[in-house]
Amino acid sequence: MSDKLRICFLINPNSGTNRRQDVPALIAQHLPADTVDYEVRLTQYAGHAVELARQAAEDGFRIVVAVGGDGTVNEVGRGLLGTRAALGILPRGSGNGLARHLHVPLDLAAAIRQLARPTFQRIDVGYINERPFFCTAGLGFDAHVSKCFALAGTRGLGTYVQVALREYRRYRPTPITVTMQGQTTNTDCYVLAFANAAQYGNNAYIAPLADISDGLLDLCLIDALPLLRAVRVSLGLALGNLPASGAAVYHTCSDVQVQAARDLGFHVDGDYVGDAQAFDVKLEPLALEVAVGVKK
Ligand SMILES: Nc1ncnc2c1ncn2[C@@H]1O[C@H](COP(=O)(O)OP(=O)(O)OP(=O)(O)O)[C@@H](O)[C@H]1O
Repeated sequence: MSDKLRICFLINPNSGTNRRQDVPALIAQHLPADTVDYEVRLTQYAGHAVELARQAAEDGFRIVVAVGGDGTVNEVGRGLLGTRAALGILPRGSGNGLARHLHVPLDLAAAIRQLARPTFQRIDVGYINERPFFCTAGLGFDAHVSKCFALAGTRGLGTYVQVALREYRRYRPTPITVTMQGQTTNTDCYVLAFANAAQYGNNAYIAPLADISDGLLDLCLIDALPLLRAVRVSLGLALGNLPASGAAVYHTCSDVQVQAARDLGFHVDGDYVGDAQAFDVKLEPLALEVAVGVKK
């Protein structure tokens, strides 16, 4: 058996805004053939990457690379849970939250070269109603915007901002009860974010202090969003100082239950999942291995 590093690339051909990029050609050009054996497999439908990732792990690949955005990363990560393969990322989405958090280069050639000399690290995995997430999950306005964004027809930051501004005028908070560490609080939910990583993507820092391997989720609650506060939240997201701005309330915990007064939308890693009234959110420490960075 060859002792070359075995890497399987799973490409979501529908991800990102730059679909003309020839990723297989870039991989062939930038992976050293003397030390790496690789295969490229394409996803054919939403959800396919979960099965492909599990199969690639069974086939004995050491690294299984999600080539796409956070939705594809989520599917590949889910497929790899409980296996011996590590998740790699070639960031090709519009937000690339987990890739940015893990300092994966956004330049694909550089990211491919890094995969040839990987460092392995374990990260925590969050669950919302049994559904794994690696970057962020959330209830309220951000989930609602994800739902509308998915229906928008075009992708990218510009569309996202347009959708968010349009929906901001209509969206109203939902009363919720939050239980954590034995304490129950009644509040309103405009946004309740559960952050494993620091950002949503596009360097929008919802929880800049989040540490992806500390065994804790950073909760960020925004109970209402009048105009002045919306400006402070937007600046806080962009500048990475939302906690210090006072426009949101933060907690850390590994286990939280939320009961909403009416159906409330939720997302995992930026993809809208559905509506529910009861949410059970947990963290499994260090449950996924990722391949990042350059071996020193
Ligand atoms: N072959 C396919 N056809 C249709 N949909 C697919 C296919 N493969 C994957 N998908 C779905 O496409 C969705 C969006 O992909 P992804 O999140 O990777 O890209 P993106 O939305 O452009 O990036 P970002 O999440 O960074 O904005 C994923 O949730 C996945 O389920």
